[in-house]
Amino acid sequence: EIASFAPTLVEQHAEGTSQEELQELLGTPYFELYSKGKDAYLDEEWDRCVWFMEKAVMVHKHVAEHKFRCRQRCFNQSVEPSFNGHSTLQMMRKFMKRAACNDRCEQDRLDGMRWEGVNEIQDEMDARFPYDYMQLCYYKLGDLQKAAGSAYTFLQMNLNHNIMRTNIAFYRQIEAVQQEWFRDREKNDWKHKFMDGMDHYLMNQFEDARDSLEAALELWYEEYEKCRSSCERPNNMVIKKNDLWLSLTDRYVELLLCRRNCIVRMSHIEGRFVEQLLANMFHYLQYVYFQLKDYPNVMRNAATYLIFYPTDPMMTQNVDYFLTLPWASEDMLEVRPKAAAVYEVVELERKLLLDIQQNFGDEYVIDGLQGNAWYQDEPNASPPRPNEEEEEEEEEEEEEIVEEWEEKVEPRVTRDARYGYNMPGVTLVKGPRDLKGPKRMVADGVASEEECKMLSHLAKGGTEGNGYEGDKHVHTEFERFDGLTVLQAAELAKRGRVSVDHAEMYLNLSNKARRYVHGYFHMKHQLFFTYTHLVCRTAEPYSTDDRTDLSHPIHADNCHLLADGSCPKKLPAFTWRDWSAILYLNDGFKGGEFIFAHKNESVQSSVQPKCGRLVGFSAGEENLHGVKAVLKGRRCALAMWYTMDERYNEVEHYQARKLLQNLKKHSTKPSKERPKEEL
Ligand SMILES: O=C(O)CCC(=O)C(=O)O
Ligand SMILES: [Fe+2]
Repeated sequence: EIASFAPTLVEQHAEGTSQEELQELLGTPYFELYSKGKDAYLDEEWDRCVWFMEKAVMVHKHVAEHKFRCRQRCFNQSVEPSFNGHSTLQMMRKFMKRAACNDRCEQDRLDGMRWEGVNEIQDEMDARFPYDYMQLCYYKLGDLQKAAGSAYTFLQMNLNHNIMRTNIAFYRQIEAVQQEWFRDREKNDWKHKFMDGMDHYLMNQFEDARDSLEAALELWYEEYEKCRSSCERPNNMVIKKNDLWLSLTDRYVELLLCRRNCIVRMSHIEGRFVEQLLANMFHYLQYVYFQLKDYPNVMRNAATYLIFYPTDPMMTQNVDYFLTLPWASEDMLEVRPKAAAVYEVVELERKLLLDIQQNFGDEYVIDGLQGNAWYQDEPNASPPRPNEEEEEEEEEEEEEIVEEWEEKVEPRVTRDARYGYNMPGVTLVKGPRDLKGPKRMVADGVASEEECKMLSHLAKGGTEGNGYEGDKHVHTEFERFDGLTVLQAAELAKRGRVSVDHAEMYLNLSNKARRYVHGYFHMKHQLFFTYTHLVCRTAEPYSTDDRTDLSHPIHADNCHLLADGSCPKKLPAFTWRDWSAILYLNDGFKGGEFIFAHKNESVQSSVQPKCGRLVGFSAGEENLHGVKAVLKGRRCALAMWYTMDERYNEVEHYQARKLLQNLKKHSTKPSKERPKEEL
């Protein structure tokens, strides 16, 4: 029995679990181990916490591996010829044989360990939550090496987890902590090979680069299959459809959604989300083979890259160029079969989901199906190419496309469909095409009605006699402009003027918005807050309906727009701002639309503020914008500016979070809290 585990085992912590221990654990499902680990954590029993968490991770891995092997072994089932010509029967016969085979296989290999628990727990395991707990428990035990390793391992799957980033920063500044301790304990072999490949590639060691990248590719396929197979998991939801085919559809949609996520999960490397990782391998290989003068392979890999991005200007130019060379011919443009197969299946599954969405749109929220599943963006500019001269042409091309947006009704490519991002409860309402510019979006549902109310209330806390002086009429004499930063909010909470929960909601919602913008635009790098401001614009009683001024003049957020239309990226502009987002908190005022505008102030597109609506855009002169006069009432919004440059990371967020944590610690029972969790 696990409950009475031998305390001596605790000393051994994680590594090297013996065969006997494994035997002992047989019969204990990993979700039970995991939940015992959680209990131990809450009881502040740190050694039990790590013991159970380590075992949960181990058993989970063991189970996953064997389930995968069983599914592989049972995949192909032959059906008796007598079923020929009865397609449903034939298919069902196949499924039933497969199910029986699987069942037998799992029973043989896994015995009592096969039960998986609820999906939520499996998701938590997949998202490496046990490492989140272990990080703290190891730290409490004084094992900095394992704490740092756990923190690092967790972060690899939770890139936007700021608290863990802060924890890692904390570990790094401890002198005894060594660089090698930040090790991804779950790093798959394909990642190692890929990193090796990149190293060789950068050092112009092309033979080694080829070997590593080809090996990484094979391992990637293997891991990808495992991920997809793990989606064939039990379902604990009550099946609500009473029609057989609807129930089957329901289950299958769930499977497809899980599988789609595999591409995302297979695109994390060293704490980064790498877009189009699979396709990029072919891009690199194309170049490597060119250097090695292995021309058939140059063509194969170029052709393979192009199935993912058929119109990629860089690669089409490369191919055109190759075709002018004596060794090349069209028939060498063969697509690599495994890649073609992966691509084809993903596309078919996307079509199924699209169809489901059209038929049952209300029941399933499936975002981001318009583009292909590879999250195509501008194809990654990083891999160099054989002929280096086209840099400028490429930029011109990009500009042309933007121009087209503005001028024509029917754009050449539906570039607004390139982005796809899922966040529960959030729906995209306008993309680049509606808003008439590539790096623009509007989404609804980022904050609930209740959250909006609380934040608007919080905004008042900042203004009523709390001494935030300054010019109350920042942009126009007809409106009062007042605001509250995250740290000011936390300080108000400290003084008891607002509740800790409200201040915390401010932080959490701003993080949610940041994550959405980051995800929606599929940024390759981390996005930091650089300034966060909860602001209200209130029409003065003497404001009139025939005002011609703006609430916020047309401007760009990171450059200084001059009268001649130029926009130098110099002081006094906030040149380090890369992206902007505004989360609206209310409607019910008069005027106050957000507008994207031309230099001459003519309106390109506009956004009507309302609770939970988020507008996001890149912060440069490509996105001139402003706010129309608020003629009557009060308009509140959470305005955020983000940067890629860590040096401008808004420290207030960190300070505010810490302050609030301390406040909570002293007001509630600390031991039952998970202090490091964010929304
Ligand atoms: O409140 C808004 O809608 C936009 C505000 C804005 O553009 C800014 O503060 O830079
Ligand atoms: Fe702005």
